[in-house]
Amino acid sequence: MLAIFAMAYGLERLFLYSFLFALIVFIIGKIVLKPPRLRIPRIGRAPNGPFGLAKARADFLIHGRQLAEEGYSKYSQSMFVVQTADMERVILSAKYADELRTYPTDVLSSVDAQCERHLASWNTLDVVRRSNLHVDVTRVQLSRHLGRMARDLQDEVEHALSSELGPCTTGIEDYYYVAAHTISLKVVSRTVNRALVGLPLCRDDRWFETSMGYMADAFTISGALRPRPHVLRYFVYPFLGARLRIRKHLAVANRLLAPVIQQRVPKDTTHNDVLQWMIDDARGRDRDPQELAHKTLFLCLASMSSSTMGIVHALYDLCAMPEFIEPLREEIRGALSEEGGWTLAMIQRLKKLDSFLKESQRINHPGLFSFNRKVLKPIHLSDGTVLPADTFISMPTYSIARDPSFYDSPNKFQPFRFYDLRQRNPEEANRHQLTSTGPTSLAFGYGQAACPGRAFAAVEMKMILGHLVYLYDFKFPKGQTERPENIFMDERIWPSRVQQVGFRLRADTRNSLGKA
Ligand code: HEM
Repeated sequence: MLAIFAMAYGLERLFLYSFLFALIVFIIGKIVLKPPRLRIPRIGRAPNGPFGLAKARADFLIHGRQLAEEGYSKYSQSMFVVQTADMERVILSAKYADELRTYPTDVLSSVDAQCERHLASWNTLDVVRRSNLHVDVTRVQLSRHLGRMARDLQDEVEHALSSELGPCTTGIEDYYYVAAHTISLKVVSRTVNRALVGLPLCRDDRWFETSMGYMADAFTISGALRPRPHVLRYFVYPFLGARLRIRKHLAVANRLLAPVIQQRVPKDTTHNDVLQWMIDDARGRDRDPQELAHKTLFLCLASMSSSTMGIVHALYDLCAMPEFIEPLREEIRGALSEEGGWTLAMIQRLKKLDSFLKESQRINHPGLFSFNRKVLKPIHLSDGTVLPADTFISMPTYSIARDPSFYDSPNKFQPFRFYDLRQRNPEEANRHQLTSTGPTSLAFGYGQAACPGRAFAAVEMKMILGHLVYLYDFKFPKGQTERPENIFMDERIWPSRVQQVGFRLRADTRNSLGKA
């Protein structure tokens, strides 16, 4: 104000002094008031010196697993800092999980961490910043309506299996071999889309291609830009084909969804899907069909790839340990005869299948870290450590899941580990379900921002794997007994995408397919 006043009256000297004074205050402020650097041990290369950041990022990209394991073996009771392929992260012991889960989002933000990790402003995923509608609807409405939705999911799973595994026949050796990942992605995507947008759109090939394409191109953009220094991203981005494709996916989604949204009336109970509940609950900008289409595409991305990985891992585990197929089939047969069909109550009876999926997820974690958060205001931990604003934190999920102090014989696959725990301690049964989260069970995250879709994911995955177990025989190609190694890159862990699995319709149940 003083400077403006001085200019207006031609008092150049006063302006100059005010400017210099402001500059000095700014510089002193930057130096003196600079937040203290966290003094905690580092694992791996420090991002210092010429090209130091690029080298440290490249190191983590290739050796992320080793670095995470080294850090955990030394500091499982405290914390360490590591330069990941995106940002520098403070990796915290599980002992901090309970105190951290209580911080509000203006202190500890999952959305900020998510957007910065996935470079959301480059690939349009920053739609999640504009409102919480998609999260609220997923957490509340989708979970609440699972009972009504079970019938639709069964119908879609059976439709998807008969289209994708159509060439399957019954017979002694006529297995139909396909890449398990490809088939699982298609079946999961169809099932998820039924829950998100309902019939008939979920079976429209244009919607199907768009939802899959949006997911692939969003990840392509963040994958291509993440390793580059910030300035270089501006030069690389215009040359990415995925940049144009993602705009096209948004336009197609909008073209397909806009008439559906306009036709639907709020609170129309004939539609049992996420789109309808978003229409019902939308306020302000969320009422715009374009915004709803964008949020629906985001939900496709959030739900499809992680559920697919869960199914693929479980299939590989069953092919490698076929002795566990029959106990699961037995459980399904029993639940079907008790409940008379694939209802929610029937799915809830599948406790062995639930345990199998949880154990498969424990051994084949979706990533090295989870509970990724950005600290927005300084946090004083109970042991006196202060996490300054702008720190990125994570929990070492992969290592926690293999820690012998949390799991007996942690490297041994025990399919009914969680089933046994549920039977032994009925009062603690809720802690050992697929959907349960806790400081030592972080695959779905933890706290307020834990995966809002996990209740749906559990039903959807049990519906799909349950149908595969009940209706099909499946196995690895002749001679293969071991499951393929998982692929570790950066902090991500994937199942093989090329592994072939042979499927054959079972003679005694084949008539139930498509006759729901
Ligand atoms: C096996 C399947 C799945 C896994 C392993 C998984 C895992 C996760 C994890 C780890 C997070 C971050 C949680 C945190 O930081 O505490 C998350 C967030 C999220 N998940 Fe899932 N998820 C799965 C399926 C789904 C499904 C089926 C949906 C939707 C129907 C969904 C929707 C979301 C959304 C919207 C978020 C963001 C939440 C927010 O920003 O607050 N997920 N998920």
